[in-house]
Amino acid sequence: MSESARPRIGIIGTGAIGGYYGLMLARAGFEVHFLLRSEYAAVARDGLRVRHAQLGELHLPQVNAWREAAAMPPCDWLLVGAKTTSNRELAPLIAQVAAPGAKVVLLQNGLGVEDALRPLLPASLHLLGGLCFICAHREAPGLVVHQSQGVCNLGYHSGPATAEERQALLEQGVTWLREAGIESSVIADLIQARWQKLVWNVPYNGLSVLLHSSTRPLMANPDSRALLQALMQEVVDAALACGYSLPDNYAQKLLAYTDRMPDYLPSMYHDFAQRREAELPALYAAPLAAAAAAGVDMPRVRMLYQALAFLQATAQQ
Ligand SMILES: NC(=O)C1=CN([C@@H]2O[C@H](COP(=O)(O)OP(=O)(O)OC[C@H]3O[C@@H](n4cnc5c(N)ncnc54)[C@H](OP(=O)(O)O)[C@@H]3O)[C@@H](O)[C@H]2O)C=CC1
Ligand SMILES: CC(C)(CO)C(=O)C(=O)O
Repeated sequence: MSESARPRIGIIGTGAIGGYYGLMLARAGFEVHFLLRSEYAAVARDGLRVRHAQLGELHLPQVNAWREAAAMPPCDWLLVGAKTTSNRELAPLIAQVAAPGAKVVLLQNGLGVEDALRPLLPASLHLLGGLCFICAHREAPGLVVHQSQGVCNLGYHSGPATAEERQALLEQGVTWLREAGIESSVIADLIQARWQKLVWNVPYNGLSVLLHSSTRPLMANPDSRALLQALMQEVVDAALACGYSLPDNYAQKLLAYTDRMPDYLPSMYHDFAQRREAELPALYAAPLAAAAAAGVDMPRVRMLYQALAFLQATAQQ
C-alpha cells in the first residue's frame, strides 16, 4: 500500500467516540471495521446510527462488526475508542488487529495514557494520541447522540518514524479525517495538548458526578462557577510547573467556551450513572502525580479525586 492509498481502519471499542468517528469515516467511503462487545448483536443486526446535531440522523446499515479481535482483518490505522481504563486488557487485541507498521491512535482523554500502553505494544507500531473535542454519548445500543463539535486532532507519541516521517504521517491522518468531514489538525506537542484539554475535563467531569449536574447549572450557579474556575487554575498552574504553557487567561477562555456550548453531561457522568469504571487514573491520579513530581500540589483537584474515588469504591460494594 502506498502512503497515500486509503487505509483500512479498525475501531477498537465502538462507543460514543468510536461509533461517531467510525461512522463518519465509513460514510466517506473508508473501509472501517468495528470491534464491539455489549452492543455487538444490536449493531450486527440493525447497523450503527449517529443522531448528528448538524447532519440529522445518519445510518450505517451494513457494519463490518466484529466480536473477536482475532477474526478482524489486519488494519492500517486503529482508532481506540474504549475508555482509558480498558487499555491494558485491549493491548493484546490491538497487537492482533494491527497490520505491519500500523498507526494506533488513542481517542481518549487524560494524561500518560500513551506512556502506559506503549510498553504493552510491539515496537514496530506507531502510537498516536487523538484529542477529540466533541459532545457525544451512547443513547441506546448502536445509537450515538452527537450534541456538538467533532474536532479530532492528532499528535505523535512514539514509534519507528523519524521526525520528518512523523510529520508526514500526521498530515496524512489529518487529511483523511478531513475527507470524512471531521475537523482536524496536527498537534505539535501531545503532552502539552493533553494538559490543555484536562483544564476542561478535570473540573467538569468530576463536578458533574459530585454535584449531579450538567454544564449549564454548573455555570449558572456562582459557587459552582467559582469552583470550576479555581479547579481550572490549579490545572493551568500544574501544567506550567511541568513545563507546558497554556494560552493566556485560559481558565476565563474555557468558561466563555463552555457558556457557548449546549447543556452537556461529560462522559464520566455517564460512567457513574451506568456503574462503569470511571477514568480516575488518567484524568486525576496521573496529573496529580505529575504535578507532585514538579513540586506542585493541586488541593482542590486532589479533594475532587478523593471524593470520586470514594463514590466509585462505594458503588462497587
Ligand atoms: N463522549 C464524549 O463526548 C467524549 C469522550 N472522550 C473520551 O473518549 C474516550 C471514549 O469515551 P466514550 O466514547 O464516551 O466511551 P463509551 O463508554 O461510550 O465507549 C467505550 C466503548 O469501548 C468499548 N469497550 C471497552 N472495552 C472493550 C473490549 N475489551 N472489547 C470491545 N469493546 C470494548 C465499550 O463496550 P461495552 O459497551 O461493552 O462496555 C464501549 O462501546 C474516553 O477516554 C473519553 O474520556 C473525549 C471527548 C469527548
Ligand atoms: C471539552 C469537551 C466537552 C468538548 O470540547 C470534550 O471534548 C470532552 O468532553 O472531553
